[in-house]
Amino acid sequence: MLEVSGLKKRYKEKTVIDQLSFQMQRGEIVGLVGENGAGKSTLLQLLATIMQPTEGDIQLDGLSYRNDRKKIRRKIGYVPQDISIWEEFTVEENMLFFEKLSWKRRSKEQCRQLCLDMQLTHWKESVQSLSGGMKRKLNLAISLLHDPMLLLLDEPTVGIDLKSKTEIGTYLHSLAKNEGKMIIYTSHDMDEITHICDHVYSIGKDPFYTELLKGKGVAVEVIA
Ligand SMILES: Nc1ncnc2c1ncn2[C@@H]1O[C@H](COP(=O)(O)OP(=O)(O)OP(=O)(O)O)[C@@H](O)[C@H]1O
Repeated sequence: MLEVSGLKKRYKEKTVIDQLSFQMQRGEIVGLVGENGAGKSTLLQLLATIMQPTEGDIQLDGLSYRNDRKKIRRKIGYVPQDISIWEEFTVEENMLFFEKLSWKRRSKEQCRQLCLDMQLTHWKESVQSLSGGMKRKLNLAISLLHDPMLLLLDEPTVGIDLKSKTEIGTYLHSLAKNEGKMIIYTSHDMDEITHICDHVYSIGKDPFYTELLKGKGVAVEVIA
């Protein structure tokens, strides 16, 4: 279970997140919406332990972010907006390189299977020659090497075609429902959010996305 209580983040004089609270259970997918600059990436970075909150606490599986950061990091997979993989390496070389840095040992076959599970079949191809969708899949596969319980994805489907989007969505759904992972992801694609997520949370002051989704009959909770 993930519990976020009274979270606040201030950059110098600017308060980006204020009094944000929510809970989620294993097996759930949460979609995070809000206008540009609403604080979605900031929230994911706080949840990924990359930044410290100004106030408030987060607990994952009974562990507090204040006291157990090292243990918590082993349970988190984080994919930032920018793709961060070795362009000049093949898919195989990337997977084997990041496996060496991972908390958990995986065989070459297991690494390959992780890619195949999301229809990433270009094992021997250089990343440079892959489409944007394939690169995003590889980034996602790398984040799963240590079998995290909480997966934080910052716009994982931005700029990719509908087929790859659908494959990633189907895969995320199976990760949550079959493996009990908790997934939080941001997107500006409201159809995708509506289709994949169990809950949609809106942050920021602009009611645009909240109204848009309510108009489609989707329940949205404003959390900050
Ligand atoms: N390291 C930082 N220092 C100062 N201000 C920051 C920092 N990171 C983000 N901000 C500011 O905090 C606000 C929220 O940024 P954030 O990237 O979290 O928003 P976002 O909702 O993810 O936006 P987008 O949809 O454009 O990705 C913005 O006004 C941004 O300029």
